[in-house]
Amino acid sequence: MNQVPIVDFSAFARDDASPDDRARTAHELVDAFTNVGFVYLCGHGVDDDLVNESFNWSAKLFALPYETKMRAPHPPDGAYHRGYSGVGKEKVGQVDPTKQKGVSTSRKVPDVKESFEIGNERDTRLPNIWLPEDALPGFRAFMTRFYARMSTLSAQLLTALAAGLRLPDADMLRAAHAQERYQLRLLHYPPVPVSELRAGLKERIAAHTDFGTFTLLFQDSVGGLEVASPTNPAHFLPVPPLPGTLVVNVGDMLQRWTNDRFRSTMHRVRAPPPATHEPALTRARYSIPFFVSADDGTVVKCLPGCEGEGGPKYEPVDSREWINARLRATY
Ligand SMILES: O=C(O)CCC(=O)C(=O)O
Ligand SMILES: [Fe+2]
Repeated sequence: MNQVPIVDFSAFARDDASPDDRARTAHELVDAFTNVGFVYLCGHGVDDDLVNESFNWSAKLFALPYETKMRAPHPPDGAYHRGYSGVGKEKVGQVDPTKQKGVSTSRKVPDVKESFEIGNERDTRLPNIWLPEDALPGFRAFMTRFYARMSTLSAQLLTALAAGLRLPDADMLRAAHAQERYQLRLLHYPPVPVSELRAGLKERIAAHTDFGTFTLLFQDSVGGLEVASPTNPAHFLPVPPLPGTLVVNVGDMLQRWTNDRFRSTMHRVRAPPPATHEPALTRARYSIPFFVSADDGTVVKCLPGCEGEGGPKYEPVDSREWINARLRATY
């Protein structure tokens, strides 16, 4: 059974919703983040056409010859997360940056994926790395527009979360994300033998948590995304694509902010669910995560009202330092 709840977000995506509708939606979100750490959002207000168009651009980008894609190469420093990374370049895994373990063993099984990373066009600290315009005319303009649309939705979600958590300052979370230094990521998992994915000889993306505040994810119709079960973390539940929805999941920073009230849940991408006439090769998978994280210099510490009985469990942490340490471990 699918246990990732569906929340209708239209009360925050529209201007004319009643306070009661907003309160109910905020409460449902907080419930989902508390119990599962994952939620499907419908009524999110991002146009289907815009989403389809973004997948079309992604397909066009990855269909370009490797040499062309390498005209926007991701820099060797994992924390400069911009541009194109070819298959096998990045290995996502669960590495705690404060402990030097895990990398060497998990790197033995390659992640079969390629990616293109896009930041905020206004971010002068980590400028975007684009292909020359003539290599894919219109790509940059579209992605900049899509980034802005996702930023707007992210702000609405931050407002909803502040309401659901009953924070004394309703704007506090939004204010910590004023610079919108987010990360738009196009992902392509090329076809691989199903048997190799099932045998664990290859992976699409290994089990990990996301690093930031939360992640918005669009996935195509292929399937394979799985989330650790809330009741038995060794067991993973499928998160199949549901038309018209996007998936939102809690990241490490929001888990720390909420003092573990919200769960930054492990997730991974495996082979699509078994089919009766199973092909030898999986279909290619495309997905588009949008990683929302706090402004540089934000000190993430227990939010008012989240202290619980035992008080804050975590030392305050600078959000950028945490994310950079985790990004460097993946490269
Ligand atoms: O491809 C997906 O659906 C998941 C991607 C993901 O978890 C990530 O990039 O952090
Ligand atoms: Fe992820």
